[in-house]
Amino acid sequence: MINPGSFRLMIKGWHEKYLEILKEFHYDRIKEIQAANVLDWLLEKKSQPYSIRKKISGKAVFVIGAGPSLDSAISHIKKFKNITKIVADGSAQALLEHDIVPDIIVTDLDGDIDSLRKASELGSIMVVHAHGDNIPRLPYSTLFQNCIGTTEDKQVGMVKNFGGFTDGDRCVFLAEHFGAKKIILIGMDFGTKIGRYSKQVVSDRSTKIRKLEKAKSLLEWLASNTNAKLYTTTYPIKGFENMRISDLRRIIS
Ligand SMILES: Nc1ncnc2c1ncn2[C@@H]1O[C@H](COP(=O)(O)OP(=O)(O)OP(=O)(O)O)[C@@H](O)[C@H]1O
Ligand SMILES: Nc1nc2c(c(=O)[nH]1)N=C(CO)CN2
Ligand SMILES: [Mg+2]
Repeated sequence: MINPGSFRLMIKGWHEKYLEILKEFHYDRIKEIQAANVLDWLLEKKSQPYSIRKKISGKAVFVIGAGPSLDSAISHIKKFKNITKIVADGSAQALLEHDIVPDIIVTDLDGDIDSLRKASELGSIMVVHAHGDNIPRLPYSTLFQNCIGTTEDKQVGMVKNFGGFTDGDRCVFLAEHFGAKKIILIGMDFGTKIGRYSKQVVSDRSTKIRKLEKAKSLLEWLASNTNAKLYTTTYPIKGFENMRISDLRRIIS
């Protein structure tokens, strides 16, 4: 059966959430819009999100973040060759080191570009996010074979808005947008301990932690606005069912 969520244009209420983000993190909206326009200009007009829909609609999917629990989760992830893996930025490197190719990578290009490029060559679909602070890095998107863009602001051409803020929560918003039946979080620990595959900028630690708090609150908001079944294998998130990572097989069946 087709999940009606897969045809929804934009999650209702996102714009208000976005305005809150701009205020809380002191982002300049003009720069956000400029970034979306630059990315649209860089992307090939022929890339389309159809291949993403095919990988997600009606399925159980993993969303893989770069929290501290990722290391111990990898041996479990590896057992599921045919499950769609939507991977947040730095986590892609961890998976590639264990010969797991992400299906979809959600990135704002602030991590290791070589890993992203390698994943793209191996077939990963890249979902590149444009924001006011990554404009100089956006040209890296031209290295990728299959790539679409995202923005938190108004959609423009090839640059879509599926909702979400950090790479990790944007993976969940993407999965929800394209009608996933079940979304299972792995390595999405949140809290104050930053995972080793996440961008390590010690001077900006407090912003990173505030971003993680915001990401978690956005997921709790999403949980109250979706029909998808949501699970977490790490710490509790309101609206997500807690599960053990050793129970993956039972949950996806
Ligand atoms: N404890 C954690 N440490 C690191 N990442 C986490 C944690 N818990 C959840 N995540 C998710 O994993 C994602 C991947 O992290 P990564 O640092 O590679 O991306 P990022 O969002 O671009 O970081 P930043 O917001 O600092 O630019 C994060 O976006 C976040 O949503
Ligand atoms: N302007 C701006 N926007 C963002 C930023 C950021 O650092 N600056 N980071 C994000 C996810 O980490 C998402 N959006
Ligand atoms: Mg990133």
